Amino acid sequence: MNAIVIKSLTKIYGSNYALREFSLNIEAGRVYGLIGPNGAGKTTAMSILATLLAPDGGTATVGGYDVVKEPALVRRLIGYMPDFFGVYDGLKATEYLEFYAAAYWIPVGERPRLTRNLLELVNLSDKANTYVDLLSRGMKQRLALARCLVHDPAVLILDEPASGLDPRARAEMKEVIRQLRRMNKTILISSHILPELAEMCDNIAILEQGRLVANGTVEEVAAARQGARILKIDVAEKLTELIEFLCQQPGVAGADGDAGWARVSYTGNKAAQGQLLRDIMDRGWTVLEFAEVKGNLEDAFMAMTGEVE
Ligand SMILES: Nc1ncnc2c1ncn2[C@@H]1O[C@H](COP(=O)(O)OP(=O)(O)OP(=O)(O)O)[C@@H](O)[C@H]1O
Repeated sequence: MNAIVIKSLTKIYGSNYALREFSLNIEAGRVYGLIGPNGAGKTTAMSILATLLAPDGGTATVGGYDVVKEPALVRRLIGYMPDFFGVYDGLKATEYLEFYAAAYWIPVGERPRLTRNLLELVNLSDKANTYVDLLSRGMKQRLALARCLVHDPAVLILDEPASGLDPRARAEMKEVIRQLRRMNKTILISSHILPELAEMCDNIAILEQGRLVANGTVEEVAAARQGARILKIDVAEKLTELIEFLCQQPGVAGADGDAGWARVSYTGNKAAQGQLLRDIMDRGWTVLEFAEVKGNLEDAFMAMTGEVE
């Protein structure tokens, strides 16, 4: 049974496609990683699933409920952790969770036990009486995760829950997510760092420039990406226009210009690659360099979907 069904989801800002015909099915009980570089559309997709943003095209359902037509029913089923969130000063960790429990109409008598259990789950029992603004970043992230569990949702949508954390805090966050998985939650979790997710996800979907470019088990996606290589295309001018052009060409799985040249994930054969170079020159670009980036494929893959800030 699918917990989340996304069909041809499209979101446009001005002339910029944040999501372009994005489709994905997520089976109940799975941990699904949504990976992509900054600006790929992860937050946009998650905000739509969380009923906070209306799509311009396509549909999405959670637990069979439409996110646009039945938002109240969807909200009961989901726990959403946004990429940026605030904590209220002057509240202790316990009070903070009790506040959210009240917002979800959890009966007063049940709140103390619930908050105790949640703090234990996210490994913050010893911080129950600490003011939330005094918690470390990693602790705040885990408290935010506990917050989205107060109504015991079946589906969790977690937007970069491990971002900005040091390795130890990341490991603690991962452990909590593993535990939620054992509790049979369906979890959609985003990151722009592949290794961060690979070891805790059953499946991975890769978004690039609003498009789904890979989807499957971690092993399937890794195998499929073996077919791609990275091209470095350096031009004298109009890099942004070149990237737009490249993204429309066959065999191009994704392209970015973060390095100051076009970094292209390319699956075409050698003949098609030669034709691509001719097409670029025919359109008037002065090509300074056109080369395959040598080295480990995993490194190349990471160059596309790894840390780009
Ligand atoms: N409110 C907005 N107005 C205009 N453009 C927007 C808005 N929100 C997002 N975008 C654009 O939509 C695209 C997708 O953004 P989104 O935040 O979904 O990406 P992301 O994959 O979550 O990135 P990050 O890893 O940086 O959080 C980007 O090009 C972004 O600039």
